[in-house]
Amino acid sequence: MDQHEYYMQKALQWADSPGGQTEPNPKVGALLVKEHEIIGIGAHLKAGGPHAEVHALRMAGERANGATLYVTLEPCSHVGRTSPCAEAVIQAGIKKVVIATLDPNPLVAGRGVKMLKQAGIEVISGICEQQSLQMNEIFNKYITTGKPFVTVKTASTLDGKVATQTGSSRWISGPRSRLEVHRMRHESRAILVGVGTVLQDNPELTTRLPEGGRNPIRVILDSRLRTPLDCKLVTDGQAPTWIYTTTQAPKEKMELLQAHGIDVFPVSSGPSVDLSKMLKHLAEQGIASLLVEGGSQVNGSFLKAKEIDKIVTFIAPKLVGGEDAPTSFGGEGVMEMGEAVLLKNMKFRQVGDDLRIDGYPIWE
Ligand SMILES: Nc1c(/N=C/[C@@H](O)[C@H](O)[C@H](O)COP(=O)(O)O)[nH]c(=O)[nH]c1=O
Ligand SMILES: [Zn+2]
Repeated sequence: MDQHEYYMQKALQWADSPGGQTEPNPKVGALLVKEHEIIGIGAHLKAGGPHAEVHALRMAGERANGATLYVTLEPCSHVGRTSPCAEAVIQAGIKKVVIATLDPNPLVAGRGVKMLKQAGIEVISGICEQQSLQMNEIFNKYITTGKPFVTVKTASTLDGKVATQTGSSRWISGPRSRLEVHRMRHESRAILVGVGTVLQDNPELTTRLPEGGRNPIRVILDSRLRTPLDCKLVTDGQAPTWIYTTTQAPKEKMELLQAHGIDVFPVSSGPSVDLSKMLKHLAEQGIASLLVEGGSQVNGSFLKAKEIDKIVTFIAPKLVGGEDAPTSFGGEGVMEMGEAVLLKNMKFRQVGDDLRIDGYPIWE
């Protein structure tokens, strides 16, 4: 590993530490180095807050003059909610900037680099680029498509069932897996279930980690507003609950739910909710990541709509059988095996007694 990679790895570690806090902004880390000494370090913590470079420059103060900046994302050149970092880097007298990835936002890509070079600063980019792109897979999807990054999480038995034929599902995966799921919830801005799951499990969809955690916005896909007024998602007040429905849903039920403080969005005429319209609406609310926890029908509809970016599956060493027991992906399904959705970049990891499998559907 050469010197650039050595320091960029540290910048990447800092970038990743705030987890999902920065959404809908990307995770960014910055490191200032002078005569082989780290004199400033920074991470972007929250949308609207100072950018990583600003934190590092503040820490270095006067010593920043003549230093090298390692930053995981091209310094911004546009005046967003904070002033442009490229200008701050130039003012501070930085002599060299090492970048992992250029800004994926087509409106500003390369502008920051141009400003730095015009000010006589040496710029090197592409260092640990793949690792930085992977770290910001959520932001990159959000900023380039105007839709959230969708992760479908399923927990199934070895024979692929998410419940027994009577609907019993507690629990399939073990405590270690369920802990990982709560960590995924902590890092997601929104979590979605179908009304079938609400009726079956009466879920809370809150983040219950030993150390506590941030509750995602809870989204229910419910085309005809069958969500019960006395379910936890409507009555527990633990986090906002949004229901996406159709214009055919009964108006009086919509008013009753709104009277309970529930936001109801009729985004399409129906019979089912148009997922693409729902996702665009979520992104317009600043939601960059959506964790879909099913159930089977909803997962099947996301598969059919090709609106899944990542699958995270926990497979438990259990068998339940039963041809009526629901599987992870219900819905219409494909007719021929040749139409199967292929997955790439597979990762396998044992979690307690379960096997966790991550993969990315190939749509193009
Ligand atoms: N049955 C299981 C799951 N079940 C997932 C959903 O069907 C549940 O309704 C939802 O996670 C419940 O949310 P809660 O009320 O906040 O706990 N998910 C898992 O990872 N393992 C399982 O064994
Ligand atoms: Zn910036």
